[in-house]
Amino acid sequence: MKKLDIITFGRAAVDLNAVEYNMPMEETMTFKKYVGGSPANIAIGTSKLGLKAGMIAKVSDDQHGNFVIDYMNKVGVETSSIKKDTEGRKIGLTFTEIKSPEECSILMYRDQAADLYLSVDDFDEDYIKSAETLLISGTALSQSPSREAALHAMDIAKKNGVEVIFELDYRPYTWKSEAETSVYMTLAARSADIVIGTRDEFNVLENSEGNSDKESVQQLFNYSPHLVVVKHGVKGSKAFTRDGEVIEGDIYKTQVLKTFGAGDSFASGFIYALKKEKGIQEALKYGSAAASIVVSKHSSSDAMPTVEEIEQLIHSQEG
Ligand SMILES: Nc1ncnc2c1ncn2[C@@H]1O[C@H](COP(=O)(O)OP(=O)(O)OP(=O)(O)O)[C@@H](O)[C@H]1O
Ligand SMILES: O=C(O)C[C@@H](O)[C@H](O)C(=O)CO
Repeated sequence: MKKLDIITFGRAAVDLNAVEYNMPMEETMTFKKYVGGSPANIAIGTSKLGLKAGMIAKVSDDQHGNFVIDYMNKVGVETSSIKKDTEGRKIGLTFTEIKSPEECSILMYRDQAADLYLSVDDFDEDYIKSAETLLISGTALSQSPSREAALHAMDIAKKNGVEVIFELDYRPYTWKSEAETSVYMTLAARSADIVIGTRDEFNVLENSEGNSDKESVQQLFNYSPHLVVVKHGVKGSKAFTRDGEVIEGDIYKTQVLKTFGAGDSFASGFIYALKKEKGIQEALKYGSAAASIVVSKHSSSDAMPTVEEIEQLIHSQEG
C-alpha cells in the first residue's frame, strides 16, 4: 500500500478573485483571497474527494506562504514537501476579472515567482516513491530550475513505477517563446502515462494549429501515453486510449458564475474516478460534474466538491 494516492508538482499560489461581478478589473475594488495554482487546486480537489494527496512546491517565506500551507493542511493535503523560498522570492498572485459569466480572465503577477525556483534539491526520491501517481503541471517546465526539477521528478517516478500524469496547464506568462514551450511540453507529454489538456493547449504543444484531436493523440501514442484527454470547454471532452477507444464526455449545465477553475476541478474528479476504477466514461462524468460545480462558485480551490455533491449532480441530470 502506497502512503499517498497522488502527488502534484508545481505552483502553489494565491488567487485574488473579484468580489464584484460584471465589471472590468479596473473598476473592481474588492478581491477575495483563496489558495490557487493549478496543481495546488488539484491536490486540494483530490484531497476533498478523499484521496491521499501530497504536493511538491515552493512558496514564499511570508504570510502568504503560511496561508497556503495552513489551508492545504486544513483540507488534508500532505505538505512536508512544500518548501519555503530562502532567497526572499514571492508567491505568484492571480487576479481574476469577472466581466460576465462568459467573459472571465485572469491576470498573473509571476515575476521571479517562488514556484519557478523549486529545484532538484527540494524533494527526495522516497517522497515520490511513496505515491501511486505524480501529476506534473506544464507551467513548472517554463523556467529553470523548476524545469529540471519537474523533469527529474518525472524520471524518478518512471524508474519506480509511479504513474505520471501530465496536465498541460499552459500559462503564457512565464514562457519565453512558442518554440521553447513546444519543445518542453512535447518532451514531458511523451514521457507521461496520461496527458490532459485543452484543444488550445495541444496546439501550443504542437506549435501549430489545425490538427484534429485524433492527429494529436496519434503522435503521443507512439510514445509512453496510454490515455489522452482533450478538453473542449462547454463542448465537453474526449478521452482517447492507445487501443483505439474514443470516449466522449458531456457537460453538466449549471448557472455559471465564472469559467476559471473548470480545468482543475475536471482533473480532480477525473483522477478520483480513475483511481476508484470506475472506468473512463465514468471518470469523464466525475470530471465534468466537478467542473460544473466549481464554475458555479466563486473560487477554484475552496469550491472543490465532495464525492456526494458530484454524484448527486450526475444522478439528478441522468434522472
Ligand atoms: N460553462 C461550463 N459549464 C459546465 N461545465 C463546464 C463549463 N466550462 C467547462 N466545463 C467543464 O469543464 C471541463 C474543462 O473545461 P475547459 O475545457 O474550459 O478547461 P480549462 O481551459 O483547462 O479550464 P480553465 O478555464 O480552468 O483553465 C469541460 O470539459 C467541461 O466538462
Ligand atoms: O493556475 C493558477 O495559477 C490560477 C488558478 O488558481 C486560477 O484559479 C485558475 O485560473 C484556475 O483555472
